[in-house]
Amino acid sequence: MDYETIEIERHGRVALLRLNRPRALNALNAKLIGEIADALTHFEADAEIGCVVLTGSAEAFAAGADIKELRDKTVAEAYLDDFLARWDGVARARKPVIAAVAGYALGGGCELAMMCDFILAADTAKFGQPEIKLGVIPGSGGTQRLVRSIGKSKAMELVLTGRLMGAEEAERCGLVARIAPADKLLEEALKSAQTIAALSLPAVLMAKEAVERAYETPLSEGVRFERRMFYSLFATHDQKEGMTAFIEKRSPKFEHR
Ligand SMILES: CCCCCCCCCCCCC[C@H](O)CC(=O)SCCNC(=O)CCNC(=O)[C@H](O)C(C)(C)COP(=O)(O)OP(=O)(O)OC[C@H]1O[C@@H](n2cnc3c(N)ncnc32)[C@H](O)[C@@H]1OP(=O)(O)O
Repeated sequence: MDYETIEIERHGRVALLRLNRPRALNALNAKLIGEIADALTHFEADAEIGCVVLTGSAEAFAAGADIKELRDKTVAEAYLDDFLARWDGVARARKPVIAAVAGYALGGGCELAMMCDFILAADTAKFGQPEIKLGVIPGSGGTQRLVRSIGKSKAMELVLTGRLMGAEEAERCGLVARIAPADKLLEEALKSAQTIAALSLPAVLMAKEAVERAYETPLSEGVRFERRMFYSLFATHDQKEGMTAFIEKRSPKFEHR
């Protein structure tokens, strides 16, 4: 896979995808988004990959959609092309995607991070949805995912003022799972990803699907969904191996299928 705006590294069962448009602070233009989408499609189909880490540079995870590319679009072009509908791919990934955010994650950059399954932030991370300062609003889930992650008041303040939020505040309000020193961010993200990738893939995918279902489902239905997934895992080799290994006081050897 030859790419111009992203770099790929493989670390065992983990794929590291690094956004690489440093001179534009990883502004998300159509080429960069297309390459992210293509790489994710490959990882989804690759049985040797159990988890993906998405990261940027020390300065920016992504400073938003590429404003220079957006500026001259017309409403007809945007509506007929519906480009944003195609850019939701990270949110549709079945395998876990961890966002490792240092520096700016703004606008579409923050939305991209929120499409991932969880965010690990460097102490240098700055999050925000500053679209209002450009005369627009978030267009890739920012108003929807932010409220569900951090609650209405703080989400509304961030969206209406366009102010940025540092890593500490982001962790305190629940946008970020954990903070790491900037020079340890990637190490921490890869460690989490390797832990996940060593587990039973059916259980991991079902766990992700069940957690995501909480966004879309009333509690009683969500609990029923989770219960059906729980019962179904008793048909897998990995459930027998996992519970047997515990009883025999040894590490499980999951087959990942
Ligand atoms: C399956 C595929 C999945 C992919 C999912 C994709 C997710 C969705 C992507 C589309 C989202 C569309 C909807 C979205 O809600 C809309 C937006 O994101 S609008 C943009 C929002 N972002 C901003 O408003 C931030 C803009 N940038 C800044 O405010 C500042 O640059 C900064 C980040 C505060 C840093 O300031 P400085 O340190 O002073 O640096 P500079 O400003 O000089 O920037 C350096 C250099 O980078 C260029 N640049 C920075 N940000 C952008 C940008 N967003 N677009 C284009 N270019 C940008 C800047 O112009 C400088 O370059 P130069 O002009 O010097 O060549």
